[in-house]
Amino acid sequence: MEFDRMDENDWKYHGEGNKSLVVSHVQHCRVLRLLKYPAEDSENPPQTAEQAFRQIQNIVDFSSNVMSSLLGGKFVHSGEVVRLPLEFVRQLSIKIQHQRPAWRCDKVMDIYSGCALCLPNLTSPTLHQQTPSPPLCIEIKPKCGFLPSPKHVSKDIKTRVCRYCMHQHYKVANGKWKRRSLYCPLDLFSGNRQRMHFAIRHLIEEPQNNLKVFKGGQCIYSSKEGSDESPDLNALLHHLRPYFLRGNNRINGHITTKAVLNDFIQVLVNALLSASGGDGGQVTDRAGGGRSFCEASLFNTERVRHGSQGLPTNSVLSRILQTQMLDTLDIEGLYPLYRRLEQHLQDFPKDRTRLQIDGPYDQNFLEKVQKSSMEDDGSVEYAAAKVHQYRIAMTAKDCSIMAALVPGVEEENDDEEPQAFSSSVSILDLDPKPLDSIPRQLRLDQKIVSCYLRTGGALPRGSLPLLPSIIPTAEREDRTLLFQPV
Ligand SMILES: O=P(O)(O)O[C@@H]1[C@@H](OP(=O)(O)O)[C@H](OP(=O)(O)O)[C@H](O)[C@H](OP(=O)(O)O)[C@H]1OP(=O)(O)O
Ligand SMILES: Nc1ncnc2c1ncn2[C@@H]1O[C@H](COP(=O)(O)OP(=O)(O)OP(=O)(O)O)[C@@H](O)[C@H]1O
Repeated sequence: MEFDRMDENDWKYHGEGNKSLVVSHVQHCRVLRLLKYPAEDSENPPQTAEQAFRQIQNIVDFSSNVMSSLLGGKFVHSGEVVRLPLEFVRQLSIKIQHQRPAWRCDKVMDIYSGCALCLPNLTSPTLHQQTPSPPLCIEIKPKCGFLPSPKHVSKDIKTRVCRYCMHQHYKVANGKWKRRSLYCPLDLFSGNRQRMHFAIRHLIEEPQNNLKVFKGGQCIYSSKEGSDESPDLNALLHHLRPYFLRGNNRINGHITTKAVLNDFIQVLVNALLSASGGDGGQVTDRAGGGRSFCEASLFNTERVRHGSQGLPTNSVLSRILQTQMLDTLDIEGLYPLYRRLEQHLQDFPKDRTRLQIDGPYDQNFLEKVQKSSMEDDGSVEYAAAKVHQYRIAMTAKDCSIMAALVPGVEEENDDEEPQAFSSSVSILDLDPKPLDSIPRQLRLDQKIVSCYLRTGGALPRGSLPLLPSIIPTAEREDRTLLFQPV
């Protein structure tokens, strides 16, 4: 691709998060990820072009030298920083503006630096042969999959109800989302197929910013923040149905909605559990006994006791969970170390570079983090290493998984057999979290917990997900059937 000769008509709006906006190439399997700034900074960019270039290079280095070693190179695509003509970026920004969701428009796309991150388009996997239907790509932002250790938390509730489930109450109380999601990350990270199935079913029911479904590179299912409307599950089923027509799903020539959803979820669970590197061994103790079940999850506790536990060692979920668990102290235990570090940096500002607070994210940084001694010797080096570990864990708690499901070619399939899929899994959004996100995390943690304790876990009327009206009455009779694992 020639980055000095770019045409905005070759690119289209693809999606965005809080910090970046993504456009995809109309022909090549590439995306450009551009930085975003608060709208009030639109006249005066908050950093120079060189600083923006450095910021993106830091993202690439952090992803390729730090996160890739922890999560597994197979899952991570770090991309490269590119310089783009400013006129192209300005025209692109004008072209895509009307497609941006209103709730993300408190920030504007960076049109000043001309820098972007170029990545493979993970919603359009490269195919080695023609497939009967386009690949399905499912993006999941799983969030934190374990409970903190009782040693470091001041409120017992944090050891019983997970951060995501408590945060849901806070988000609904503040109007960020209209309905609470019943998804619980601890179910997804359990490795127990029934619990995972249950978790994904709830993601589909109330996707918020935790689930998107793409078909042939187009987003076909997602939530709109603050909207009263539920996403169109009917439309999703319409898209999914042709993928699951084969096999013994049909009852009197008709494939039920329940069967389509069950098959879809089963294929997704298989992709998430598939191990890389040929090691499919089970992790037996994920987070120390009782730290893997959240009391707010609606999954039946009896079934948990009798179900098998553990994720295959090299599966994407296991690698993400292990990295999240570099947060050994919880924000409450970490905060005094952050204060020690902050005080030291105020007294010795030059040590910011020596302690690699803002990078470079090189091999040396990774070694510092991995070699950090377990005992607190009162040093600033110990505090810095713990803060680095915590920030890495924060990245792993905020990343997304993209699972690409590619339907097998017709000849490979017997009509009686279910449709075969091959899958590939990637991890995206592996940016380093800035140091000043730590005090913000502590404040947010306190707000979330006090909101949960104040409301006693109760929610305003109508804030639970609705039973999807698309499910025919006969299929709705026993709602639990819908959640039945296959
Ligand atoms: O703190 P959290 O758990 O709410 O996570 C933030 C996310 O909110 P979520 O709860 O997933 O809706 C938030 O996502 P949304 O903007 O809500 O889609 C961002 O991912 C934010 O990261 P950053 O500041 O953009 O680097 C995330 O902030 P960090 O805490 O990871 O910095
Ligand atoms: N390599 C990629 N291929 C395809 N789609 C991508 C890719 N990278 C990002 N996207 C899409 O763009 C969206 C926004 O990207 P990303 O999550 O990296 O933004 P962000 O602003 O860093 O997010 P956050 O809100 O978590 O800070 C993603 O949710 C995903 O749908």
